Amino acid sequence: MLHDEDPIVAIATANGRGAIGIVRLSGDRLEPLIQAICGRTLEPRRATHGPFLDADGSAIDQGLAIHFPAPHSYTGESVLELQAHGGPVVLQLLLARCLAAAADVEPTTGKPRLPRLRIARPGEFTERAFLNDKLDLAQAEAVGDLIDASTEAAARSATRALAGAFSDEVNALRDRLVDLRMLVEATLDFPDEEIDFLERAGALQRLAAARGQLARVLARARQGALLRDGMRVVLAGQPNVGKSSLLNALAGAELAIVTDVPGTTRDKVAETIQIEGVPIHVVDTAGLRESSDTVERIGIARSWEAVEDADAIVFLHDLTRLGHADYAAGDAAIAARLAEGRADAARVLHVFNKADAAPAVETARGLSISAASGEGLAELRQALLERAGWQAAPEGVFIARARHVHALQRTAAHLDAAAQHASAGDRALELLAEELRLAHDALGEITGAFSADDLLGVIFAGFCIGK
Ligand SMILES: Nc1nc2c(c(=O)[nH]1)N(C=O)[C@@H](CNc1ccc(C(=O)N[C@@H](CCC(=O)O)C(=O)O)cc1)CN2
Ligand SMILES: Nc1nc2c(ncn2[C@@H]2O[C@H](COP(=O)(O)OP(=O)(O)OP(=O)(O)O)[C@@H](O)[C@H]2O)c(=O)[nH]1
Ligand SMILES: [Mg+2]
Repeated sequence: MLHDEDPIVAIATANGRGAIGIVRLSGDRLEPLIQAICGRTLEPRRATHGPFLDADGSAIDQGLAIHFPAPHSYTGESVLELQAHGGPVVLQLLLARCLAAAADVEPTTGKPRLPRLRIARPGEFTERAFLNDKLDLAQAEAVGDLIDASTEAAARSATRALAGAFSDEVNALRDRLVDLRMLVEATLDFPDEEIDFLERAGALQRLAAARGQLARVLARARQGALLRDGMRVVLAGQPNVGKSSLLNALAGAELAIVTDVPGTTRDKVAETIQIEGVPIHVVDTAGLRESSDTVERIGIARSWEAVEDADAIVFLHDLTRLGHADYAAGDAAIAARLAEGRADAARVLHVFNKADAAPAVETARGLSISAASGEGLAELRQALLERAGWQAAPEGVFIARARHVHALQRTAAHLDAAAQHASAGDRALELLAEELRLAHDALGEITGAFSADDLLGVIFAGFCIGK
Protein backbone atom coordinates (compact mmCIF):
# COMPACT_ATOMS: atom_id res chain seq x y z
CA MET A 1 0.00 0.00 0.00
CA LEU A 2 2.92 2.37 0.47
CA HIS A 3 3.79 2.03 -3.23
CA ASP A 4 7.33 1.18 -2.25
CA GLU A 5 9.51 -1.81 -2.89
CA ASP A 6 10.84 -1.36 0.61
CA PRO A 7 8.20 -0.67 3.26
CA ILE A 8 10.70 0.76 5.76
CA VAL A 9 11.84 3.49 3.45
CA ALA A 10 11.94 6.82 5.23
CA ILE A 11 10.78 10.03 3.64
CA ALA A 12 11.90 13.59 4.07
CA THR A 13 10.77 17.10 3.16
CA ALA A 14 12.03 20.57 3.81
CA ASN A 15 9.25 23.07 4.41
CA GLY A 16 9.19 26.72 5.19
CA ARG A 17 10.68 29.95 4.06
CA GLY A 18 10.72 32.64 6.66
CA ALA A 19 11.56 32.60 10.32
CA ILE A 20 11.64 28.83 10.77
CA GLY A 21 11.80 25.90 8.40
CA ILE A 22 11.46 22.23 9.17
CA VAL A 23 13.13 19.20 7.70
CA ARG A 24 10.82 16.37 8.60
CA LEU A 25 11.57 12.67 8.31
CA SER A 26 9.28 9.73 8.82
CA GLY A 27 10.18 6.09 8.78
CA ASP A 28 11.70 3.37 10.83
CA ARG A 29 15.06 3.14 12.66
CA LEU A 30 15.90 6.84 12.56
CA GLU A 31 18.28 6.61 15.57
CA PRO A 32 21.55 6.32 13.57
CA LEU A 33 20.54 9.36 11.56
CA ILE A 34 19.74 11.32 14.72
CA GLN A 35 23.16 10.34 16.07
CA ALA A 36 24.84 11.51 12.86
CA ILE A 37 23.01 14.84 12.52
CA CYS A 38 22.50 15.82 16.15
CA GLY A 39 25.55 14.08 17.58
CA ARG A 40 23.51 12.57 20.39
CA THR A 41 20.33 10.68 21.20
CA LEU A 42 17.15 12.68 21.71
CA GLU A 43 14.69 12.31 24.55
CA PRO A 44 11.33 11.32 23.01
CA ARG A 45 9.04 14.25 22.11
CA ARG A 46 11.28 16.86 23.71
CA ALA A 47 12.54 19.85 21.76
CA THR A 48 16.33 19.95 22.11
CA HIS A 49 18.47 22.89 21.02
CA GLY A 50 21.79 22.15 19.35
CA PRO A 51 23.82 22.09 16.15
CA PHE A 52 22.85 20.13 13.03
CA LEU A 53 26.13 18.58 11.99
CA ASP A 54 27.50 18.25 8.50
CA ALA A 55 29.58 15.20 7.53
CA ASP A 56 32.82 16.97 8.56
CA GLY A 57 31.40 17.82 11.97
CA SER A 58 30.79 21.50 11.22
CA ALA A 59 27.38 22.99 12.05
CA ILE A 60 24.96 23.59 9.16
CA ASP A 61 22.67 25.43 11.58
CA GLN A 62 21.69 25.58 15.24
CA GLY A 63 18.10 24.58 15.80
CA LEU A 64 15.56 22.47 17.64
CA ALA A 65 15.41 18.74 17.08
CA ILE A 66 12.42 16.62 18.11
CA HIS A 67 12.15 12.86 17.87
CA PHE A 68 8.67 11.30 17.95
CA PRO A 69 9.26 7.56 18.35
CA ALA A 70 6.64 5.36 16.67
CA PRO A 71 3.74 5.09 17.04
CA HIS A 72 3.18 8.43 18.78
CA SER A 73 3.73 10.76 15.87
CA TYR A 74 1.81 12.43 13.08
CA THR A 75 2.40 9.53 10.69
CA GLY A 76 2.40 6.77 13.29
CA GLU A 77 5.97 6.02 12.24
CA SER A 78 9.12 7.35 13.86
CA VAL A 79 9.36 11.05 13.03
CA LEU A 80 12.35 13.36 13.30
CA GLU A 81 11.89 17.10 12.99
CA LEU A 82 14.84 19.38 12.48
CA GLN A 83 13.53 22.88 13.06
CA ALA A 84 16.06 25.19 11.51
CA HIS A 85 16.24 28.80 10.38
CA GLY A 86 13.90 29.15 7.46
CA GLY A 87 16.24 30.07 4.64
CA PRO A 88 15.96 28.00 1.46
CA VAL A 89 19.71 27.39 1.27
CA VAL A 90 20.10 26.23 4.85
CA LEU A 91 17.07 23.92 4.49
CA GLN A 92 18.40 22.42 1.26
CA LEU A 93 21.79 21.85 2.91
CA LEU A 94 20.13 20.13 5.83
CA LEU A 95 17.96 17.98 3.60
CA ALA A 96 20.96 17.02 1.44
CA ARG A 97 22.89 16.16 4.60
CA CYS A 98 20.08 13.82 5.76
CA LEU A 99 19.97 12.08 2.38
CA ALA A 100 23.76 11.71 2.35
CA ALA A 101 23.89 10.43 5.94
CA ALA A 102 21.23 7.84 5.12
CA ALA A 103 23.26 6.69 2.12
CA ASP A 104 26.25 6.17 4.39
CA VAL A 105 27.34 2.57 4.87
CA GLU A 106 28.87 0.65 7.75
CA PRO A 107 32.63 0.65 6.97
CA THR A 108 33.21 -2.95 8.08
CA THR A 109 30.17 -4.64 6.54
CA GLY A 110 29.42 -2.29 3.66
CA LYS A 111 25.74 -2.38 4.63
CA PRO A 112 23.66 0.76 4.93
CA ARG A 113 23.10 1.75 8.53
CA LEU A 114 19.74 3.31 7.75
CA PRO A 115 16.63 2.51 5.79
CA ARG A 116 16.60 4.08 2.36
CA LEU A 117 15.68 7.72 2.59
CA ARG A 118 14.10 9.69 -0.23
CA ILE A 119 12.13 12.88 -0.76
CA ALA A 120 8.47 12.44 0.13
CA ARG A 121 5.79 12.60 -2.51
CA PRO A 122 3.16 15.34 -2.08
CA GLY A 123 0.78 14.34 0.68
CA GLU A 124 2.83 11.29 1.62
CA PHE A 125 3.13 12.12 5.32
CA THR A 126 -0.65 12.38 5.55
CA GLU A 127 -1.06 9.28 3.39
CA ARG A 128 1.06 7.37 5.87
CA ALA A 129 -0.96 8.83 8.75
CA PHE A 130 -4.08 7.43 7.03
CA LEU A 131 -2.50 4.03 6.34
CA ASN A 132 -1.42 3.85 9.98
CA ASP A 133 -4.91 4.75 11.23
CA LYS A 134 -3.93 8.11 12.66
CA LEU A 135 -6.51 9.81 10.44
CA ASP A 136 -9.41 8.49 8.43
CA LEU A 137 -9.87 9.42 4.80
CA ALA A 138 -12.21 12.37 5.42
CA GLN A 139 -9.76 13.77 7.98
CA ALA A 140 -6.81 13.28 5.67
CA GLU A 141 -8.71 15.17 2.96
CA ALA A 142 -9.48 17.91 5.49
CA VAL A 143 -5.74 18.43 6.01
CA GLY A 144 -5.44 19.32 2.32
CA ASP A 145 -8.58 21.46 2.44
CA LEU A 146 -7.29 23.35 5.47
CA ILE A 147 -4.07 24.19 3.67
CA ASP A 148 -5.94 25.22 0.50
CA ALA A 149 -8.76 27.11 2.28
CA SER A 150 -9.44 30.45 0.59
CA THR A 151 -11.66 31.96 3.27
CA GLU A 152 -11.72 31.96 7.06
CA ALA A 153 -15.00 30.06 7.11
CA ALA A 154 -13.50 27.38 4.84
CA ALA A 155 -10.45 27.09 7.08
CA ARG A 156 -12.53 26.78 10.24
CA SER A 157 -14.77 24.16 8.73
CA ALA A 158 -11.71 22.22 7.53
CA THR A 159 -10.37 22.27 11.08
CA ARG A 160 -13.70 20.89 12.27
CA ALA A 161 -13.52 18.06 9.74
CA LEU A 162 -9.89 17.39 10.68
CA ALA A 163 -10.94 17.12 14.33
CA GLY A 164 -13.43 14.46 13.22
CA ALA A 165 -16.77 16.32 13.15
CA PHE A 166 -17.69 14.93 9.72
CA SER A 167 -16.28 11.47 10.41
CA ASP A 168 -18.22 11.29 13.68
CA GLU A 169 -21.48 11.94 11.82
CA VAL A 170 -20.64 9.35 9.18
CA ASN A 171 -19.65 6.82 11.83
CA ALA A 172 -22.87 7.38 13.77
CA LEU A 173 -24.80 6.67 10.60
CA ARG A 174 -22.65 3.64 9.89
CA ASP A 175 -23.39 2.26 13.39
CA ARG A 176 -27.10 2.56 12.69
CA LEU A 177 -26.70 0.72 9.40
CA VAL A 178 -24.65 -2.01 11.05
CA ASP A 179 -27.38 -2.51 13.66
CA LEU A 180 -30.00 -2.72 10.95
CA ARG A 181 -27.96 -5.12 8.88
CA MET A 182 -27.42 -7.38 11.86
CA LEU A 183 -31.15 -7.60 12.33
CA VAL A 184 -31.90 -8.19 8.66
CA GLU A 185 -29.11 -10.74 8.18
CA ALA A 186 -30.29 -12.62 11.25
CA THR A 187 -33.85 -12.62 9.95
CA LEU A 188 -32.63 -14.06 6.65
CA ASP A 189 -31.57 -17.13 8.58
CA PHE A 190 -35.15 -17.71 9.74
CA PRO A 191 -37.15 -17.91 6.51
CA ASP A 192 -40.50 -18.19 8.30
CA GLU A 193 -40.17 -14.84 10.02
CA GLU A 194 -39.50 -12.56 7.08
CA ILE A 195 -40.54 -8.96 7.09
CA ASP A 196 -43.21 -9.25 9.77
CA PHE A 197 -40.45 -10.09 12.18
CA LEU A 198 -38.50 -7.03 11.11
CA GLU A 199 -41.59 -4.91 11.54
CA ARG A 200 -42.07 -6.11 15.08
CA ALA A 201 -38.39 -5.53 15.81
CA GLY A 202 -38.80 -1.89 14.78
CA ALA A 203 -36.42 -2.24 11.84
CA LEU A 204 -38.53 -0.15 9.51
CA GLN A 205 -38.71 2.79 11.90
CA ARG A 206 -34.96 2.49 12.32
CA LEU A 207 -34.51 2.54 8.58
CA ALA A 208 -36.62 5.69 8.33
CA ALA A 209 -34.67 7.29 11.17
CA ALA A 210 -31.36 6.51 9.49
CA ARG A 211 -32.66 8.01 6.25
CA GLY A 212 -33.66 11.19 8.10
CA GLN A 213 -30.27 11.47 9.75
CA LEU A 214 -28.58 10.91 6.40
CA ALA A 215 -30.58 13.79 4.88
CA ARG A 216 -29.30 16.12 7.61
CA VAL A 217 -25.68 15.04 7.12
CA LEU A 218 -26.07 15.44 3.36
CA ALA A 219 -27.40 18.98 3.76
CA ARG A 220 -24.40 19.92 5.91
CA ALA A 221 -21.94 18.20 3.56
CA ARG A 222 -23.41 20.21 0.68
CA GLN A 223 -22.74 23.39 2.62
CA GLY A 224 -19.23 22.18 3.35
CA ALA A 225 -18.58 21.43 -0.30
CA LEU A 226 -19.78 24.93 -1.16
CA LEU A 227 -17.35 26.43 1.36
CA ARG A 228 -14.57 24.43 -0.22
CA ASP A 229 -15.32 24.87 -3.91
CA GLY A 230 -17.34 28.06 -3.96
CA MET A 231 -19.51 29.19 -6.86
CA ARG A 232 -18.58 30.53 -10.31
CA VAL A 233 -20.49 33.69 -11.20
CA VAL A 234 -20.21 35.35 -14.58
CA LEU A 235 -21.10 39.00 -15.17
CA ALA A 236 -22.57 39.15 -18.66
CA GLY A 237 -24.45 41.73 -20.67
CA GLN A 238 -24.14 44.33 -23.40
CA PRO A 239 -21.19 46.71 -23.55
CA ASN A 240 -21.17 49.65 -21.16
CA VAL A 241 -23.86 48.33 -18.77
CA GLY A 242 -21.33 48.40 -15.91
CA LYS A 243 -20.03 44.81 -15.62
CA SER A 244 -16.48 45.88 -14.86
CA SER A 245 -17.76 48.51 -12.44
CA LEU A 246 -19.75 45.80 -10.68
CA LEU A 247 -16.75 43.46 -10.42
CA ASN A 248 -14.73 46.30 -8.91
CA ALA A 249 -17.54 47.18 -6.49
CA LEU A 250 -17.93 43.55 -5.36
CA ALA A 251 -14.17 43.04 -4.99
CA GLY A 252 -13.60 46.44 -3.38
CA ALA A 253 -10.65 47.06 -5.71
CA GLU A 254 -10.01 48.58 -9.12
CA LEU A 255 -9.35 45.27 -10.89
CA ALA A 256 -10.93 45.88 -14.29
CA ILE A 257 -10.65 48.95 -16.49
CA VAL A 258 -13.81 51.07 -16.54
CA THR A 259 -14.46 53.66 -19.23
CA ASP A 260 -17.49 55.05 -21.00
CA VAL A 261 -16.24 53.47 -24.23
CA PRO A 262 -18.40 50.46 -25.13
CA GLY A 263 -16.17 47.43 -25.65
CA THR A 264 -13.61 48.39 -23.01
CA THR A 265 -13.20 44.89 -21.58
CA ARG A 266 -11.58 42.59 -24.14
CA ASP A 267 -10.72 39.54 -22.07
CA LYS A 268 -12.05 37.81 -18.98
CA VAL A 269 -11.07 39.32 -15.63
CA ALA A 270 -11.53 36.94 -12.70
CA GLU A 271 -11.43 37.48 -8.98
CA THR A 272 -12.46 35.39 -6.00
CA ILE A 273 -14.46 37.34 -3.46
CA GLN A 274 -16.15 35.97 -0.38
CA ILE A 275 -19.68 36.44 0.80
CA GLU A 276 -20.26 35.24 4.36
CA GLY A 277 -17.17 33.09 3.94
CA VAL A 278 -18.39 31.40 0.76
CA PRO A 279 -15.82 31.80 -2.02
CA ILE A 280 -17.44 33.34 -5.10
CA HIS A 281 -15.32 33.23 -8.24
CA VAL A 282 -16.50 36.28 -10.21
CA VAL A 283 -15.67 36.64 -13.89
CA ASP A 284 -16.09 39.96 -15.70
CA THR A 285 -16.46 39.49 -19.44
CA ALA A 286 -16.35 41.42 -22.68
CA GLY A 287 -19.69 43.07 -23.47
CA LEU A 288 -21.88 40.93 -25.75
CA ARG A 289 -22.76 42.43 -29.12
CA GLU A 290 -22.32 41.87 -32.85
CA SER A 291 -18.80 43.04 -33.66
CA SER A 292 -16.57 43.14 -36.70
CA ASP A 293 -13.44 43.82 -34.63
CA THR A 294 -11.28 40.67 -34.58
CA VAL A 295 -10.00 41.11 -31.05
CA GLU A 296 -13.42 41.96 -29.69
CA ARG A 297 -14.95 38.92 -31.39
CA ILE A 298 -12.45 36.63 -29.67
CA GLY A 299 -13.23 38.31 -26.35
CA ILE A 300 -16.96 37.82 -26.90
CA ALA A 301 -16.43 34.14 -27.73
CA ARG A 302 -14.61 33.83 -24.39
CA SER A 303 -17.52 35.55 -22.66
CA TRP A 304 -19.85 32.86 -23.95
CA GLU A 305 -17.48 30.10 -22.83
CA ALA A 306 -17.46 31.63 -19.35
CA VAL A 307 -21.26 31.74 -19.40
CA GLU A 308 -21.38 28.02 -20.25
CA ASP A 309 -19.09 27.15 -17.33
CA ALA A 310 -20.82 29.33 -14.76
CA ASP A 311 -22.92 28.18 -11.83
CA ALA A 312 -24.76 31.49 -11.97
CA ILE A 313 -24.99 34.24 -14.58
CA VAL A 314 -25.59 37.84 -13.60
CA PHE A 315 -27.28 39.23 -16.73
CA LEU A 316 -26.61 42.92 -16.24
CA HIS A 317 -28.89 45.54 -17.76
CA ASP A 318 -28.56 49.33 -17.98
CA LEU A 319 -31.53 51.20 -16.46
CA THR A 320 -30.61 54.40 -18.31
CA ARG A 321 -31.06 52.75 -21.71
CA LEU A 322 -34.06 50.45 -21.16
CA GLY A 323 -36.29 52.49 -23.44
CA HIS A 324 -33.89 52.55 -26.42
CA ALA A 325 -34.86 50.23 -29.28
CA ASP A 326 -31.28 49.25 -30.20
CA TYR A 327 -30.56 48.47 -26.59
CA ALA A 328 -33.70 46.36 -26.19
CA ALA A 329 -32.81 44.41 -29.35
CA GLY A 330 -29.32 43.73 -27.96
CA ASP A 331 -30.73 42.38 -24.70
CA ALA A 332 -33.28 40.25 -26.56
CA ALA A 333 -30.49 38.68 -28.64
CA ILE A 334 -28.54 37.78 -25.49
CA ALA A 335 -31.66 36.40 -23.79
CA ALA A 336 -32.39 34.23 -26.83
CA ARG A 337 -28.89 32.80 -26.86
CA LEU A 338 -28.97 32.17 -23.10
CA ALA A 339 -32.23 30.27 -23.51
CA GLU A 340 -30.48 27.88 -25.92
CA GLY A 341 -27.92 26.85 -23.28
CA ARG A 342 -28.25 24.24 -20.57
CA ALA A 343 -31.04 24.84 -18.01
CA ASP A 344 -30.36 28.50 -18.12
CA ALA A 345 -33.46 30.06 -16.65
CA ALA A 346 -32.35 28.70 -13.29
CA ARG A 347 -28.83 30.05 -13.67
CA VAL A 348 -29.67 33.58 -14.80
CA LEU A 349 -30.09 36.45 -12.37
CA HIS A 350 -31.40 39.65 -13.95
CA VAL A 351 -29.74 42.70 -12.44
CA PHE A 352 -30.40 46.31 -13.47
CA ASN A 353 -27.51 48.71 -12.99
CA LYS A 354 -27.22 52.52 -12.66
CA ALA A 355 -30.16 52.90 -10.26
CA ASP A 356 -28.51 56.15 -9.14
CA ALA A 357 -29.23 57.65 -12.57
CA ALA A 358 -32.60 56.15 -13.57
CA PRO A 359 -35.71 54.74 -11.88
CA ALA A 360 -35.52 51.14 -10.65
CA VAL A 361 -37.56 48.35 -12.24
CA GLU A 362 -40.24 46.53 -10.29
CA THR A 363 -38.67 43.77 -8.18
CA ALA A 364 -40.40 41.00 -10.12
CA ARG A 365 -38.16 41.78 -13.12
CA GLY A 366 -34.95 41.69 -11.12
CA LEU A 367 -32.69 43.49 -8.71
CA SER A 368 -31.94 47.17 -9.21
CA ILE A 369 -28.46 48.19 -8.14
CA SER A 370 -25.86 50.86 -8.62
CA ALA A 371 -22.27 49.77 -9.02
CA ALA A 372 -21.37 53.44 -8.65
CA SER A 373 -23.14 54.18 -5.37
CA GLY A 374 -23.22 50.67 -3.89
CA GLU A 375 -27.00 50.71 -3.61
CA GLY A 376 -28.53 47.22 -3.88
CA LEU A 377 -25.19 45.40 -3.61
CA ALA A 378 -26.05 43.84 -0.25
CA GLU A 379 -29.21 42.41 -1.81
CA LEU A 380 -27.20 41.15 -4.78
CA ARG A 381 -24.76 39.37 -2.46
CA GLN A 382 -27.68 37.71 -0.66
CA ALA A 383 -29.25 36.70 -3.96
CA LEU A 384 -25.95 35.10 -5.04
CA LEU A 385 -25.68 33.17 -1.78
CA GLU A 386 -29.24 31.99 -2.23
CA ARG A 387 -28.41 30.87 -5.78
CA ALA A 388 -25.44 28.95 -4.41
CA GLY A 389 -27.73 27.15 -1.99
CA TRP A 390 -26.03 28.56 1.07
CA GLN A 391 -28.21 28.20 4.15
CA ALA A 392 -26.14 27.48 7.16
CA ALA A 393 -24.41 29.74 9.56
CA PRO A 394 -20.81 28.62 9.03
CA GLU A 395 -20.29 27.73 12.72
CA GLY A 396 -21.59 24.17 12.44
CA VAL A 397 -20.33 23.35 8.97
CA PHE A 398 -17.51 20.91 8.29
CA ILE A 399 -15.65 21.00 5.01
CA ALA A 400 -16.64 18.36 2.48
CA ARG A 401 -15.89 17.42 -1.09
CA ALA A 402 -18.03 16.55 -4.07
CA ARG A 403 -16.82 12.95 -3.53
CA HIS A 404 -18.42 12.94 -0.09
CA VAL A 405 -21.66 14.47 -1.32
CA HIS A 406 -21.87 11.83 -4.06
CA ALA A 407 -21.18 9.00 -1.62
CA LEU A 408 -23.92 10.31 0.68
CA GLN A 409 -26.32 10.59 -2.27
CA ARG A 410 -25.62 7.00 -3.28
CA THR A 411 -26.13 5.91 0.32
CA ALA A 412 -29.47 7.72 0.32
CA ALA A 413 -30.52 6.06 -2.94
CA HIS A 414 -29.74 2.61 -1.52
CA LEU A 415 -31.66 3.36 1.67
CA ASP A 416 -34.63 4.48 -0.41
CA ALA A 417 -34.43 1.25 -2.39
CA ALA A 418 -34.18 -0.70 0.87
CA ALA A 419 -37.33 1.00 2.16
CA GLN A 420 -39.05 0.12 -1.10
CA HIS A 421 -38.15 -3.56 -0.68
CA ALA A 422 -39.39 -3.46 2.90
CA SER A 423 -42.72 -1.94 1.90
CA ALA A 424 -45.97 -3.83 1.67
CA GLY A 425 -45.91 -4.01 -2.13
CA ASP A 426 -42.50 -5.58 -2.36
CA ARG A 427 -41.50 -7.43 0.80
CA ALA A 428 -38.28 -8.74 -0.70
CA LEU A 429 -36.04 -9.47 2.26
CA GLU A 430 -32.98 -10.52 0.25
CA LEU A 431 -33.11 -7.34 -1.80
CA LEU A 432 -33.57 -5.27 1.32
CA ALA A 433 -30.45 -6.88 2.78
CA GLU A 434 -28.51 -6.22 -0.41
CA GLU A 435 -29.49 -2.54 -0.56
CA LEU A 436 -28.44 -2.08 3.06
CA ARG A 437 -25.08 -3.66 2.20
CA LEU A 438 -24.63 -1.28 -0.73
CA ALA A 439 -25.63 1.70 1.45
CA HIS A 440 -23.05 0.62 4.01
CA ASP A 441 -20.35 0.30 1.32
CA ALA A 442 -21.13 3.73 -0.14
CA LEU A 443 -20.98 5.34 3.29
CA GLY A 444 -17.71 3.58 4.08
CA GLU A 445 -16.06 5.20 1.08
CA ILE A 446 -16.17 8.55 2.88
CA THR A 447 -13.93 7.61 5.77
CA GLY A 448 -12.17 4.83 3.90
CA ALA A 449 -13.06 2.67 6.87
CA PHE A 450 -15.24 0.14 5.14
CA SER A 451 -14.14 -3.40 4.80
CA ALA A 452 -16.35 -6.45 4.77
CA ASP A 453 -14.35 -7.86 7.68
CA ASP A 454 -15.55 -5.02 9.91
CA LEU A 455 -19.13 -5.95 9.38
CA LEU A 456 -18.54 -9.68 9.73
CA GLY A 457 -16.71 -9.00 12.97
CA VAL A 458 -19.64 -7.07 14.37
CA ILE A 459 -22.17 -9.65 13.21
CA PHE A 460 -20.28 -12.55 14.70
CA ALA A 461 -19.66 -10.67 17.92
CA GLY A 462 -23.26 -9.54 18.27
CA PHE A 463 -25.08 -12.70 17.31
CA CYS A 464 -24.59 -16.28 18.26
CA ILE A 465 -26.77 -18.07 15.78
CA GLY A 466 -25.01 -21.34 16.29
CA LYS A 467 -23.92 -22.08 12.76
N1 LIG B 1 6.18 20.91 14.20
C1 LIG B 1 5.07 20.44 13.67
N2 LIG B 1 3.94 21.16 13.71
C2 LIG B 1 2.80 20.67 13.16
C3 LIG B 1 2.77 19.42 12.54
C4 LIG B 1 3.99 18.66 12.49
O1 LIG B 1 4.04 17.56 11.94
N3 LIG B 1 5.08 19.22 13.08
N4 LIG B 1 1.57 18.95 11.98
C5 LIG B 1 1.50 18.13 10.87
O2 LIG B 1 0.51 18.02 10.18
C6 LIG B 1 0.32 19.52 12.47
C7 LIG B 1 0.03 18.97 13.83
N5 LIG B 1 -0.36 17.57 13.75
C8 LIG B 1 0.14 16.60 14.58
C9 LIG B 1 -0.68 15.52 14.87
C10 LIG B 1 -0.25 14.54 15.71
C11 LIG B 1 1.01 14.60 16.30
C12 LIG B 1 1.44 13.55 17.27
O3 LIG B 1 2.55 13.59 17.78
N6 LIG B 1 0.59 12.59 17.57
C13 LIG B 1 0.88 11.51 18.50
C14 LIG B 1 0.80 11.97 19.94
C15 LIG B 1 -0.52 12.55 20.31
C16 LIG B 1 -0.55 13.12 21.72
O4 LIG B 1 0.33 12.86 22.52
O5 LIG B 1 -1.55 13.81 21.99
C17 LIG B 1 -0.07 10.36 18.26
O6 LIG B 1 -1.03 10.52 17.51
O7 LIG B 1 0.22 9.29 18.80
C18 LIG B 1 1.84 15.66 15.98
C19 LIG B 1 1.41 16.65 15.13
C20 LIG B 1 0.47 21.00 12.50
N7 LIG B 1 1.67 21.41 13.23
N1 LIG C 1 -24.41 56.35 -13.28
C1 LIG C 1 -23.79 55.18 -13.25
N2 LIG C 1 -22.84 54.89 -14.15
C2 LIG C 1 -22.24 53.71 -14.10
C3 LIG C 1 -22.59 52.72 -13.13
N3 LIG C 1 -21.84 51.63 -13.33
C4 LIG C 1 -21.03 51.91 -14.39
N4 LIG C 1 -21.28 53.15 -14.86
C5 LIG C 1 -20.62 53.79 -15.98
O1 LIG C 1 -20.91 53.08 -17.15
C6 LIG C 1 -19.79 53.09 -18.04
C7 LIG C 1 -19.39 51.67 -18.41
O2 LIG C 1 -18.94 50.98 -17.26
P1 LIG C 1 -18.12 49.64 -17.36
O3 LIG C 1 -18.05 49.08 -15.99
O4 LIG C 1 -16.85 49.86 -18.08
O5 LIG C 1 -19.10 48.79 -18.28
P2 LIG C 1 -18.87 47.34 -18.88
O6 LIG C 1 -20.18 46.65 -18.86
O7 LIG C 1 -17.75 46.66 -18.21
O8 LIG C 1 -18.50 47.69 -20.39
P3 LIG C 1 -17.67 46.80 -21.44
O9 LIG C 1 -16.40 46.39 -20.80
O10 LIG C 1 -17.47 47.74 -22.55
O11 LIG C 1 -18.54 45.66 -21.85
C8 LIG C 1 -18.70 53.85 -17.31
O12 LIG C 1 -18.69 55.18 -17.73
C9 LIG C 1 -19.12 53.76 -15.86
O13 LIG C 1 -18.64 54.84 -15.10
C10 LIG C 1 -23.61 53.07 -12.18
O14 LIG C 1 -23.98 52.29 -11.28
N5 LIG C 1 -24.17 54.30 -12.31
MG1 LIG D 1 -15.97 45.97 -18.88
